[in-house]
Amino acid sequence: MSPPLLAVEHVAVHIGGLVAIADMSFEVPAGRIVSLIGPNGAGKTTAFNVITGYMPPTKGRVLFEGQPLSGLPPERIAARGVVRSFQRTSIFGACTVFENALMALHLRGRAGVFGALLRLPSARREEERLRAEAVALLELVGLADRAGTVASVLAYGEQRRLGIALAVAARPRLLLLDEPAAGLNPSETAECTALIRRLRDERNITVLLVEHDMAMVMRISDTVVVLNQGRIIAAGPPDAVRDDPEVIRAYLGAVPEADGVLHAPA
Ligand SMILES: Nc1ncnc2c1ncn2[C@@H]1O[C@H](COP(=O)(O)OP(=O)(O)OP(=O)(O)O)[C@@H](O)[C@H]1O
Repeated sequence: MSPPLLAVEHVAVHIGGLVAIADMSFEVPAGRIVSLIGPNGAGKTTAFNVITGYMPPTKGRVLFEGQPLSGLPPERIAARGVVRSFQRTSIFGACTVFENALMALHLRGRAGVFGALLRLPSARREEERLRAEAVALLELVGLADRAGTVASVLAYGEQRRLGIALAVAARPRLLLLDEPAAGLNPSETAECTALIRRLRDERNITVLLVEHDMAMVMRISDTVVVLNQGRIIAAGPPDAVRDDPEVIRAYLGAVPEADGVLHAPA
């Protein structure tokens, strides 16, 4: 049997005297959407930092396709296909949407700056290929009609989708999304949800999500992993997790709203 795409094995993170993660183990199988949820301070961002190499675990290890990632710097981890999209997007506001996509693809491209400067035929062919890929990328995230727009004037939801496009340009096998729905209105959240499904279904990208919007999490996830005070207290399909008494206790103060979904306290 092949190993899961990502396996987090008994990871602990101590920062000074503080235990950010006490003991965390979970798996992300290929082709799934897995959400990591939990109250504020539960350790979700720390988990992302460890998986992507921004923070060393005090104990435990992270395996990608059965190979340990621990000790590798973030860029080597990204090169293996574990790519993170930050909550605050790293788009270039002064450039157009198309230029943003093209730049992100160039960062991954092979022709190199010298080839482009010398206008070698191979570099020109590569440039044409990347331009076509940029168009496809913008179609994927629903921004093809905004290609000529300067990124800084995009609506907030559009900027978030451009941020995801830039992460997708790095050809992730596993994409980690940090609160993609934060600050989005309901229709933007619906677009974002549809986009994440398309990433999986059309690009074969496995997704690990940290998200506070529980309605979105319950709708989109194959598996929900619940962290509380640095420990996993539940993991499973959304319905099972939602009804788990310990999860309900962790979210105490949360009110089930009209949609019947548990909402995390603000
Ligand atoms: N660099 C750091 N220095 C000190 N403490 C930290 C650091 N990073 C995280 N922590 C602490 O570790 C714990 C877990 O934090 P983390 O940011 O991972 O939680 P979170 O679940 O992402 O919370 P939120 O939902 O509010 O983003 C918290 O108590 C936090 O204060």
